[in-house]
Amino acid sequence: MDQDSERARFVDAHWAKLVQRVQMVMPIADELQSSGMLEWEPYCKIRAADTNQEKMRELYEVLHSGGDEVKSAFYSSLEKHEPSLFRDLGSTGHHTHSEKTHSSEISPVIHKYMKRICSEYQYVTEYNSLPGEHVLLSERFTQPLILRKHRDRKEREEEICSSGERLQQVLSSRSSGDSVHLSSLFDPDDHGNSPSSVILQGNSGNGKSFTVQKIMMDWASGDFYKGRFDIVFHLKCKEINRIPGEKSLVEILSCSCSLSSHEISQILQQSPEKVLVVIDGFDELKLTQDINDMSAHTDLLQKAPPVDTLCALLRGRILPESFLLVSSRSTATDTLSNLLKGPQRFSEIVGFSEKGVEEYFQKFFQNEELFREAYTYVKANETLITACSIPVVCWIICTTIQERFKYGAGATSGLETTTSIYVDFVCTLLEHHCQGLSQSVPTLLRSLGQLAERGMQEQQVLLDEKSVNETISDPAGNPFLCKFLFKRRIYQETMFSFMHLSFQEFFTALYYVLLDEEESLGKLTRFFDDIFTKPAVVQFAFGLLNKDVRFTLKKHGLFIRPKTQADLKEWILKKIKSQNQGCSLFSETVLVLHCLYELHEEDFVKEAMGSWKKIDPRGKLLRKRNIEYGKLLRRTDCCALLYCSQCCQSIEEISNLYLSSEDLSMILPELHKFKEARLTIRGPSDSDLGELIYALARGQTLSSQCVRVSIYRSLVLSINKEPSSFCIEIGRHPHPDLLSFSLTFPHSETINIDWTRLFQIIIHQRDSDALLSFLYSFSNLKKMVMSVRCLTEMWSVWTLKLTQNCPSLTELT
Ligand SMILES: Nc1ncnc2c1ncn2[C@@H]1O[C@H](COP(=O)(O)OP(=O)(O)OP(=O)(O)O)[C@@H](O)[C@H]1O
Repeated sequence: MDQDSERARFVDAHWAKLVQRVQMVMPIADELQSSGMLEWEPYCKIRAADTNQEKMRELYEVLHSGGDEVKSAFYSSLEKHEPSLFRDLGSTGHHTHSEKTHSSEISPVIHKYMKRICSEYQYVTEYNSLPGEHVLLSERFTQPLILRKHRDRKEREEEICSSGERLQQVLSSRSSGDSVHLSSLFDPDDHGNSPSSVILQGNSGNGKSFTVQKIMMDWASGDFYKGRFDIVFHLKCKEINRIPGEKSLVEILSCSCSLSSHEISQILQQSPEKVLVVIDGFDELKLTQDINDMSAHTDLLQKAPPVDTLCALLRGRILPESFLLVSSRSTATDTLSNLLKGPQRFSEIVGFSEKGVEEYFQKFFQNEELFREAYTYVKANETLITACSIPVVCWIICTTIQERFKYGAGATSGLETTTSIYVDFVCTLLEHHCQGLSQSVPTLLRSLGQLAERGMQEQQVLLDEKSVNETISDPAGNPFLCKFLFKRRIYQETMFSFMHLSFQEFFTALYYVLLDEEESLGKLTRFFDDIFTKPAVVQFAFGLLNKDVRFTLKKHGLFIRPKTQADLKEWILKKIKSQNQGCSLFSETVLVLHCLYELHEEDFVKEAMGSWKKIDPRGKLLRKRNIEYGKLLRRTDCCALLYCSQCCQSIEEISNLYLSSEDLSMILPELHKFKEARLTIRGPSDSDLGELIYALARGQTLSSQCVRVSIYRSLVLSINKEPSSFCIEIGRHPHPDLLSFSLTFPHSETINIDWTRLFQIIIHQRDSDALLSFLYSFSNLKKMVMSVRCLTEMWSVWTLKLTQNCPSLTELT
């Protein structure tokens, strides 16, 4: 095969990957255009396409019609503009000069080092791993979303405040659909320039260390940076802090890897421009003096305090030709940037996109059924799915659910509350992501709470440096805060925030429940009177009262006074009382359900539900103003309702409940507990309705039940008290002649009827003959009330026949 056709086969074989990963489409297109391989019209189309992927698809049209010659020209351009991607894909058999020399020059020492890295880095130890337990990195690592852009103040605010799908939209608008791939962190920019150092910023728990491990593993297995870096070293700042005495760079490197000082020194001197040093956790580096005062030695072998030696490397005094990749939390990025040699590139691990969360769950469970159950459950909870964009939260949630599965429970059956996941997150960061805190945990958490509350009162998510410094003793070392630099005219402005608004809400709730006696009630009640602006804080406050949560907090020296617990419980009972009087709003009813869910205390939930005479998300107030009409319960609201119903034997009444068909199936097992229920179901199938009736018929309380179900815009079904009677009012369109239709039979009969078939005939078939013959099969039909648009001959004959065929029928109206 000649070179052109071989290159063309390469392009064809890797096309799918190329579409996803080529970033330098325009420089390649420019080159093809100026060499006459690309006409002006397709060139304009490529230029006009929004994303790199769309540009690549446009380009494919040209390559396809241009044949091997054009594909070969594209191959050459790719080699030039996307060297690392090109190397990852392995190129054709026609090696470039640098590749040939690289492979032949890799010394046995480096080979041995690579093998060692592979065997060491292939595993990850989890926070709860027992000795010797680990998981394979390849089976757990999920590509996070990495952005290169600095976002301005408005954009950051939007990211912090958005949740669920909205957050996904916001993030994908930031990345125009593309995330930076790990292998392209050092790729040339639009001008063809590569950076000497790359900053990899990320919040605590967002996966900086995990990503660094993946980069090391991929380099050592030959997947990344082949030919570009002969050797990659990995330094952890927290370990450098612990190295005693004075050390040269060579000695520091040898402390952290399997190579001897002599071997390292030889490698570094041989080809320093092929060395990458990955430095993890710059924020943890204990800088003892002003970075500008540190001795700036330039010798690989010169000894100095380890932190000074590292700073000399960062500044480019030692090994100026080498490349650096430095990870840091945002709280230290400005210091890092002042220190780091240039040209620098900024990149940020934003966390998992929605697709990433799904992939993580899939990898974690490695079982389609368990994955589906867990993911569906979490996806329905907007707060949790939003928090899942933080990888460590994904780990906490999956680990918790897996534990449930292990004991035979489903994901939904009593999964930890949202608050308990937040508490686990805080504990995980305190235990595994905090080095030598400068203050006690209770003081730290209280001050965070105070800061959060101040922000909530002022409706701010971006907190100014002054307030932060007044409240928090060491903001830079705080894993719960993020720091941003914004341009403001000719200045820079520093702001802080919590990782997301929900964490600010969580810390506010923590602050309130930890207040002492005098302050507590006043603040709480004042705050709770205004719950509509901060419902999440109220929910978290109830979640923090949960027994297990209190136990966890106690371990960290945080106590919630019994009086606070009693006050909050009293407050919710009062809310229920006012709901009984019809003064309810949809959001308030739902909030009460969520508070009870978050509290997760069966006895109290039973008491509260027992006092709730009428659960009506659309109480008097709303009916008058006709607002929030027809608001559907969300899946997460149904989970709360389900839990609250599970705690009780029977509940008085639920009204004006708008449900989707899936949510109906979720609460169906508990529906028989409601003495009276008025539901509106959006788009139910015939079998949903059938299932509904069976579920009610199976329930012990049916004889005293009154259930009225409106099938959105079309059909109202009501089940009344003894004797069981089903009234089906046909709404606007289903049946051309039949207006309403009510059947009465003994309770025992309800279970024997094929309800699904009946609904199918009435709603879909609309066939009067089929309906008649179906009714004949009811051996115990006692009463039938029917209203037709016009009593035609057909309907008269039909009713006569029915009286003849149903001997049990005593009343026909
Ligand atoms: N890309 C990923 N794929 C799968 N799991 C991840 C990923 N990133 C992070 N995790 C999970 O999150 C945990 C925390 O990640 P990691 O320790 O890398 O965070 P970090 O950003 O280094 O935090 P810190 O700044 O506090 O040191 C990991 O132990 C792992 O369970």
